[in-house]
Amino acid sequence: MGSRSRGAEGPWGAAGQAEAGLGGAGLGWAVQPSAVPGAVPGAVAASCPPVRSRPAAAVAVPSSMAPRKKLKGLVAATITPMTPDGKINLPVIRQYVDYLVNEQNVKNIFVNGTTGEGLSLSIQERKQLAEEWMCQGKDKLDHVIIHVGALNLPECQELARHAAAIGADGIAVIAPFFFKPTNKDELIAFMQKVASEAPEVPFYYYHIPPLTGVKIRVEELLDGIKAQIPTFQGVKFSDTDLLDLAQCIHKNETGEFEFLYGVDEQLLGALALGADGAVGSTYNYLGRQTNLMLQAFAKPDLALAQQYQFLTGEFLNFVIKLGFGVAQTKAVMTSVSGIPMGPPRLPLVAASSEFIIKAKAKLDSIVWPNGD
Ligand SMILES: CC(=O)N[C@H](C=O)[C@@H](O)[C@H](O)[C@H](O)CO
Ligand SMILES: CC(=O)C(=O)O
Repeated sequence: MGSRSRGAEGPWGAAGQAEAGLGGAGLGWAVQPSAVPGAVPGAVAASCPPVRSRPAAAVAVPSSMAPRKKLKGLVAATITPMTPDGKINLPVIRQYVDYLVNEQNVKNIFVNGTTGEGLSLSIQERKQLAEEWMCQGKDKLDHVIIHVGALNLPECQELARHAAAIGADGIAVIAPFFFKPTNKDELIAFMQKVASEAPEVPFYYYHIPPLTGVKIRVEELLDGIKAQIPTFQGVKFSDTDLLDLAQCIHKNETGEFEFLYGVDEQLLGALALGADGAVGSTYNYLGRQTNLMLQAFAKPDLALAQQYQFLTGEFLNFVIKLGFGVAQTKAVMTSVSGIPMGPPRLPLVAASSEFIIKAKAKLDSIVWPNGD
């Protein structure tokens, strides 16, 4: 996973783990979390031993200065698997990683975001999930970005420290959306306080105005941001405003930042403007075809790339009309991958069986170019 401290066995003592507040820390995998103080009651046990990584102090060269593999291509916004009674279902994650890598050719993930119901999870659950994804992704995934956004600063900071301690390749933050930042300075000040808790970890702003209601334009935000947030690495841009995206890319002449687009149904438009890659829910189950779209675009075979975008769009257009959100994404992923994603957590409610049948039939009816 890049050149970061990831996976390196270091002098990680129990004290260090306690400091970082590791969610499942020190559980080992034979111990049931229910037997451990502070564990999530009833959560299904992690199937992975705890991740260890070097403490920041042992890293000789700050990663922001060390050569780093640029994040490009597709990033799956992971779903949080849950048991039928609504607990996080950690053992499924091993199979989920293999499925993304082997069946979808997707080697980057974005954990605990919108699709992962990150804001509907407890801090403890978010840590346990982050640890499990890191551990299961070790030597299989290229980049693991952990979303650490929350409504209050201390929780964001705690999650940022935790993500750093387990060796995450990046962290991301949404704008707080109860009390909202009203201008770029307030938003940067908030993000700076989070990013500085993980001074070795690349930082991404997660721009998703349809959900946060925070509409501060990203091209404005970029001005001078690196001076205040030295780890600033880029933006997960989940908005349809392609003028704003284009101006961001225009300003990024040196290519120091990454712009990852988050509206899957119009990714080709963002690629044409120079987006580096994409983070999205559909790359969980349409990653293979979307990768073929990226390949066609790079060739360039625009007509072929358009065919892929038209077809993924045909599916999304169909399900959006039926009512499409994270609950439906969970159901589609279960049906396509065969991996049980379980129900969503309230206030989201499970997709209807009618939806599942119709969505599956639509997906099965699509004839991909070249018999793909
Ligand atoms: C609001 C939302 O969840 N957006 C996702 C990521 O940002 C996308 O991946 C969408 O799920 C996808 O574009 C389908 O509309
Ligand atoms: C879609 C996306 O990027 C997220 O789930 O956060």
